[in-house]
Amino acid sequence: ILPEGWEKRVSRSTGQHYYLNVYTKESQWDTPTSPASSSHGGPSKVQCSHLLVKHEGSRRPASWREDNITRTKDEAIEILKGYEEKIKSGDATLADLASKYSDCSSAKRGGDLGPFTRGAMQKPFEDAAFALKVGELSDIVDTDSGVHLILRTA
Ligand SMILES: N=C(N)NCCC[C@H](NC(=O)[C@@H]1CCC/C1=C\[C@H](COP(=O)(O)O)NC(=O)[C@@H](N)Cc1ccccc1)C(N)=O
Repeated sequence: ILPEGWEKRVSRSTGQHYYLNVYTKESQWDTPTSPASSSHGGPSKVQCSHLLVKHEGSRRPASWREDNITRTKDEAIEILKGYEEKIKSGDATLADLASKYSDCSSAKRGGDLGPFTRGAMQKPFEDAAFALKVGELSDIVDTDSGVHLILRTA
């Protein structure tokens, strides 16, 4: 039997079976293995800026700012919390802080990563980015690169 929220249909053009999400009316060829989500699948592409603070456990503990990054992960989180406060209080923008302090080469572009689809970024980054509304700032996101603040811009 099918998980909750799916209906089996037959394609008039090909005679093939497909599955219809009864909530969103989205259809798929693959047999669903989990209940249909009632919210639309979200955007297929987002544009984000981010501020990355690397630490000694980062997969590449170096950046344009520092040849050898030795701060601990806890220190990196504290630093990022400080930036988060400044952004939330309106004292600074993510772009300002990213251009000065981000350990990612996107610092040169105010942290802008350009538009991207799922599959481009590390999973924790992707999941956080695709859950944001346009204009929304993420919580602190942890990836193999370090710790990030993400702002969805489009
Ligand atoms: N637009 C893309 N598809 N570019 C490839 C992204 C690869 C992807 N990167 C990440 O997931 C993290 C989150 C965002 C940045 C990032 C990591 C690193 C910094 O960390 P490190 O790799 O030293 O550990 N910065 C980058 O990759 C930069 N080229 C991102 C960028 C910079 C300028 C313009 C566009 C994109 C991954 N799958 O590893």
